[in-house]
Amino acid sequence: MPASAEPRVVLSARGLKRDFGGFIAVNNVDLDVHHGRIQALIGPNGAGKTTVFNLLTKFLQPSSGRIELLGRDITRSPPAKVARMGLVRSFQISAVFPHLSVLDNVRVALQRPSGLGVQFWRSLSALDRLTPRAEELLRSVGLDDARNRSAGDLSYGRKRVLEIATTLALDPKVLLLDEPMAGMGHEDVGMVSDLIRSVARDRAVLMVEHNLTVVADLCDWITVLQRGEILAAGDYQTVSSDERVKVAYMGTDHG
Ligand SMILES: Nc1ncnc2c1ncn2[C@@H]1O[C@H](COP(=O)(O)OP(=O)(O)OP(=O)(O)O)[C@@H](O)[C@H]1O
Repeated sequence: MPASAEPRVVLSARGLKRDFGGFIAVNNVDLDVHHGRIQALIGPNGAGKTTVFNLLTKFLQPSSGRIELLGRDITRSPPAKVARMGLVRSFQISAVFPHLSVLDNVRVALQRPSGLGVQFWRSLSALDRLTPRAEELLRSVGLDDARNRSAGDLSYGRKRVLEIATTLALDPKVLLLDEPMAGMGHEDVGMVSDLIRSVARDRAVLMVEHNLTVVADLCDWITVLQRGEILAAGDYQTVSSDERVKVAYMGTDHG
């Protein structure tokens, strides 16, 4: 993105609230997610990060508030419609089919945007048409050398890369990543960070991440949640030097 260009807001929430039978898990959350940026949602356990993700992707209905995707009100839209509009959430490794080859995992994912639905038994020629695009996607994420291997045989980090590739098959405008580095060693973190940087060049990325070293290294903008409310927002330097943020994290360390 050129330095002079105003970052474009592609996903925006205002006054987001979710009440679970009297317990307010998310309250008055305003969030702007920008094209070309990597943004993080952080906060102590139970802060409401997953609930915010569920609200944005419409897995949960907000009790109040408004959500816009690409300028359109999606507050009452069903999750499938929101996904078709370009807001895609990456689930953890369970989304990969271990007995299928790496290539077939991507070909199956590619069936979805073409409107075929996930039907494994679609004619082979229909799947074959998707092979060039699948190969291109595998090249772009650095998995082309593993195309014929069973997905289940990949290293943990490369499974994660494959899983992200299957979400890229949907050509998202906004990619929501749920703890992309969970359970990873140092080397894998580097590989997945590189991939996230490259996918964020022409889309927006919002991630929940507990590893603050990763957040510091990767994220342009960080929103800190505590007890369902926004405690602070800004770049890493800004939020990490905020006294309230320090207390929130120390509180969980000692609590
Ligand atoms: N379906 C539900 N019914 C009742 N309470 C819920 C429900 N889902 C979440 N909560 C509560 O809402 C609060 C926020 O939960 P949430 O999972 O969003 O936090 P989180 O920040 O993602 O936490 P973690 O980092 O531990 O995953 C918690 O107190 C949780 O117990």
